[in-house]
Amino acid sequence: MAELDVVVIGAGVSGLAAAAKLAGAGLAVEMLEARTRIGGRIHTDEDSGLELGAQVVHGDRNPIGALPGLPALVPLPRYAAKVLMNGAPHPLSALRPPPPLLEERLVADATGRPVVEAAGRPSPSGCGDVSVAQWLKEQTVRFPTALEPAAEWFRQNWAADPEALSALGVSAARRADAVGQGQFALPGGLRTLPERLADGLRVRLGDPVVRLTWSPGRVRVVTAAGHVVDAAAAVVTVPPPIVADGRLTINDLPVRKQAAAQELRPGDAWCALVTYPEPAPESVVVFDPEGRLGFVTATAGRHEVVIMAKAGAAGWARAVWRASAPAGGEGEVAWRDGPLLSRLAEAVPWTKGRVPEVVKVADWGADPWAGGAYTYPGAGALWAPAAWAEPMGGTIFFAGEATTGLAGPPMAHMAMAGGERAATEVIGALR
Ligand SMILES: Cc1cc2nc3c(=O)[nH]c(=O)nc-3n(C[C@H](O)[C@H](O)[C@H](O)COP(=O)(O)OP(=O)(O)OC[C@H]3O[C@@H](n4cnc5c(N)ncnc54)[C@H](O)[C@@H]3O)c2cc1C
Repeated sequence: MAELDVVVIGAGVSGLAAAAKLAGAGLAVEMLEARTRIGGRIHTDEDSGLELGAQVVHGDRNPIGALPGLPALVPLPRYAAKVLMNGAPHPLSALRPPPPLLEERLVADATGRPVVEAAGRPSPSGCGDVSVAQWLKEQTVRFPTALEPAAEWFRQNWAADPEALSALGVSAARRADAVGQGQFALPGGLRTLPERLADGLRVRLGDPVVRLTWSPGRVRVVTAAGHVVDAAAAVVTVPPPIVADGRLTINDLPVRKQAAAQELRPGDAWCALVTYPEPAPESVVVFDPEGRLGFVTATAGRHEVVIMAKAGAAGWARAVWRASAPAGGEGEVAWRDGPLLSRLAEAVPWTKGRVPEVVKVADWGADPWAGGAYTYPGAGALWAPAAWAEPMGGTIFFAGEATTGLAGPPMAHMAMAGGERAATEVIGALR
């Protein structure tokens, strides 16, 4: 008989939530993590306490706020919402109709459509699973100049091109989310969340799992360093591209699951924390509608400016960064000039002519253990999250934010919910 009950692969919040629940039910659990830290796509910068991955806790009813042992959530300050136009920031309302209003309209518009039916199988024509690009085209017939900024808004919020994004999926995920209003920070940074979940758990760090073999009731997991773990069940929480690309092999993976793993590729994201000697004079979020910087955030009194570029903007920022960074590329280097800094100076004019002290970059699109930011609802692929989540033979269980589907947006609280769901399935199977 296997010594261990469950091996959990991946120590992001989904794996940690699963392991915490399994251990709480009295099962013997071991976690295996490729990185040398826990938290996965939650990555708080040690020096500044700012976030290089997940940025905020969304909503005053977010279950993260109710977790025992965590400090109380702190509301973020009010940020002025601006858009970068003609080389300077303007109020976001200068875009007509404002993109947030279009997103609200999309959420309301898809309400009457047969979401559940469409989600369960590839949708027949006329059921509403059009791309966001198609939906936007219909909406902006009378305001053609609104189309491109609105498309870029969706790119930045969903880390996906509107052509690939399902209108039905966006609408259903937004409507299913019951987290309430507002944006919040965790004192000590979001890393406090994985740290709290990991309390008392056994996690082996810095050693990726490369092979999982199984037969009903038995699993064997082998890591890159040759560490072998036997257990009665496994919970796989790694992002699906890790499996789709063969970096973690699983025997007898059904064709439908292989296809789901191919579909569930997170969108691109590139993040930079740029630290100036001077503090920001105001709290502002600037949207770049031309596909370069994504969102730029500065907080009054803080020295760091955060660039969060997704989809095509991530590609632009990455290319410019790689061309201008010294050999070795990433980490702490000063920028003296170049297109990134000049675009930044247009978005937040107080930085013009100033030299950053430190720049830190998190390139999620190039991250080998994430493969991107988060999984978006794909047009024509709404079946994939449920297929990826299906257990195999009462022995292998799947979690991670890619299993969220239409139950909510691809965020940390949904990743945790997926982990808890998988843990419940394991407990049911092992009893
Ligand atoms: C730029 C960005 C901004 C975001 N903004 C927000 C936000 O504001 N609010 C919010 O709630 N969410 C946000 N998110 C989403 C949120 O971070 C994720 O939904 C959540 O962290 C996913 O958790 P997870 O455990 O499913 O996946 P991950 O955190 O990716 O965990 C999976 C783990 O598996 C590990 N792993 C991979 N391969 C192997 C292997 N072969 N062997 C062992 N381990 C392996 C990885 O290293 C990782 O630690 C953002 C994400 C990004 C990238």
